[in-house]
Amino acid sequence: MISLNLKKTLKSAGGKIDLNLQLTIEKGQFVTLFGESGAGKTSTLRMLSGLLRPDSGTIKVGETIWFDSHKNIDLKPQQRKVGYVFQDYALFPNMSVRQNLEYALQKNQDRTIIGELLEFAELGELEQRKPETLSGGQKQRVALVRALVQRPEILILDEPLSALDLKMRIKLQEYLLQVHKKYNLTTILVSHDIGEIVKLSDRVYELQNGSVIKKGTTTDFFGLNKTSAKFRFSGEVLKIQREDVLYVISVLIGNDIIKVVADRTEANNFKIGDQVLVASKAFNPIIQKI
Ligand SMILES: Nc1ncnc2c1ncn2[C@@H]1O[C@H](COP(=O)(O)OP(=O)(O)OP(=O)(O)O)[C@@H](O)[C@H]1O
Repeated sequence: MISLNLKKTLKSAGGKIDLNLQLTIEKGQFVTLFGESGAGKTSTLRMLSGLLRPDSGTIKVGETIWFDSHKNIDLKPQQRKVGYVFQDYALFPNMSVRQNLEYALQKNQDRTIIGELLEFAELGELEQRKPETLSGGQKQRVALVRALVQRPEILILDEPLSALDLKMRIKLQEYLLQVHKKYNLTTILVSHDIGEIVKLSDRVYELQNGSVIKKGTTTDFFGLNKTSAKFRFSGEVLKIQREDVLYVISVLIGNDIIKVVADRTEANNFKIGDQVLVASKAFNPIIQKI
């Protein structure tokens, strides 16, 4: 169990945000922090991993206290069992794939983990290559397994796939799920991609202005239990067009645009940019705000 009780005054372009966050995450869960830009998601993860000091509060992981402002406990980042994967890979450009992983080894750590991870991520043939010669997906696989070298208990994924194209994202999502299970991790993801969140995570916490404003199982959070559907996709409303008495709502799903017919009352529920689910039982798609 991870228990976070964090207070921190953050400085945003528009003024101050008082982050005040209580969060409990069960061991072994895959959870997502969701919410608009500037809500405090990355700051929360940086506080958990020891990269940003809370003004006050506590961080407890299992029976160990990682941070307690009253007791003056503040474990260094390297003492916290956290693997961190960033959107921009953060690999060392002058080191080969293998060297990037070896650099993460702790003193006296058994080196066999490097071979195991290279094999797991299918990077064996690329181990002597420098990052600049790799594709985005390959670089992110290196960054992902590098985060596992020190056998973390918690894996933090801060928008890890947002720089990748759709095909690569789908492939990497599979890796993330495999890694989560194989290494018995508690995984915390930041993502804006609803399809990705639904596919990967057990629970979702929505942050706004530094507080949790909504939480639940992924199914409840996105209202997925409200429609029993044969298929269901998530996407973004691109256009709402009136055609005679009906409206046509264009929804971007992956690289496709799907058009859904709605009446005026239904169409009034949506605006451009809304995240929506498009579901169908047979031939009549149902469109629902999320
Ligand atoms: N070290 C810091 N000290 C004070 N304020 C900070 C610090 N780091 C970030 N902030 C501010 O905190 C606010 C929240 O930033 P944060 O990166 O946590 O948001 P986010 O929810 O992850 O957003 P995004 O989705 O855009 O990454 C921002 O306005 C940012 O400028």
